[in-house]
Amino acid sequence: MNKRVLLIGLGLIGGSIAMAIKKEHSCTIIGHDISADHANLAKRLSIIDTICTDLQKEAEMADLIVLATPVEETERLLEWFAAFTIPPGALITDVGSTKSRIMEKASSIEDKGITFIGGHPMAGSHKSGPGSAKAHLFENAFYMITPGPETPDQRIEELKDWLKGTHAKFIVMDAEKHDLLTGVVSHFPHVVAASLVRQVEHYSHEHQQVNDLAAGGFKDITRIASSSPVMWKDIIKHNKENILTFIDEWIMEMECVKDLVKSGSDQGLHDYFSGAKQYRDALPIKAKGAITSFYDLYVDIIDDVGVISRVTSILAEKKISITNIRVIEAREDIYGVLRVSFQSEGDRQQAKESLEHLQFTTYIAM
Ligand SMILES: NC(=O)c1ccc[n+]([C@@H]2O[C@H](COP(=O)([O-])OP(=O)(O)OC[C@H]3O[C@@H](n4cnc5c(N)ncnc54)[C@H](O)[C@@H]3O)[C@@H](O)[C@H]2O)c1
Ligand SMILES: O=C(O)C(=O)C[C@]1(C(=O)O)C=C[C@@H](O)C=C1
Repeated sequence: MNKRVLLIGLGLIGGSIAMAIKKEHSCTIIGHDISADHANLAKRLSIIDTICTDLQKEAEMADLIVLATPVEETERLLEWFAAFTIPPGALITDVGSTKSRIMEKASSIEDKGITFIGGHPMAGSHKSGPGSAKAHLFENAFYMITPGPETPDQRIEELKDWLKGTHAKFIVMDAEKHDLLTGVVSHFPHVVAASLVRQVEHYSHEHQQVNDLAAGGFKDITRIASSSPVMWKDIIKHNKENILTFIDEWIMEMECVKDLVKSGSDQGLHDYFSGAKQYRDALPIKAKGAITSFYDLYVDIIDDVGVISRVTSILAEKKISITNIRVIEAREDIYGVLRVSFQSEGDRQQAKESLEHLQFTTYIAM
């Protein structure tokens, strides 16, 4: 008989998980969302098979339940689940960005013989909703799994099997360590990104031009500030103690930077930036969820209709995959520059040769 998957929260992550499950399992996915628009769109996009009409009934019949809501909602749902008669064979998992409070809450349903295994795919986007879901969102990303102290290994393997269509790399970790590590690489940087945007916003009240000048660098460092405020409010509340520590440490770091700036020391400033560059450049680039590829090629483009598609067609003909492409805003009186990113140095070199052969001017900037 077809297995039944109940998916609660049909947004970016829930939708992407459903698509990945569908790739590998013939099952029926029943979707529930508090937003009727999200539920209807998920159905129209065939992310789910049916919209849930009776949550308790579906929960009591499901083989797998995936909670893909903001983390405070996930906690509430777990409390509510404690009242249901979920069969012991069923598996419940979530995708929330924090784990300690969720695992604590889950222990009350585990006492009733229900297996809950925490999950967190370390890939995503600043976009929300089922319209942004993609089956390959988690490919090559790390997928953290936080089992309870009593969870049998065989149940962890079962969860990995359900999720094999994500093509993610699973790592098992305890919830406290999870929250510390994701706190420093994901949650706290989000606070910093939002604070940088707020700082520019304050300046813009007096100097409107600042909005036009906020170009590539600012956009790169603050992209994540465009993510869902509901999701991030919950994450920060859940990881409060770690975030408070990171804020204190950051203030100390800023005090050191302040001293360096005051001193005007060439050596000191150079070493500070060089240390950061060396560490960042050495981070793994192959895995999604870490730092994306650095293999950028800059291509001069005249402001001519169709020039971007010409560049991409040349690369497609040579079967060179592009990981990112972006026009770098140029002044009106000069040529624009296209930044094309590749997965490897080999791809970049091949692209350079192919484009130069057809009279494009290219640069590699370190
Ligand atoms: N966005 C990312 O980059 C990312 C990456 C990994 C994990 N996560 C985690 O995944 C979860 C979902 O995030 P998302 O990016 O998919 O957000 P999203 O806003 O795209 O989707 C969340 C969905 O949950 C629904 N929802 C909210 N409360 C609900 C409730 N009580 N019952 C049913 N549905 C409810 C919303 O209507 C929405 O459709 C969050 O816990 C987040 O921390 C997000
Ligand atoms: O790429 C992004 O937009 C993200 O913010 C993804 C990101 C991250 O910080 O890397 C955000 C939160 C999730 O829990 C996991 C991944």
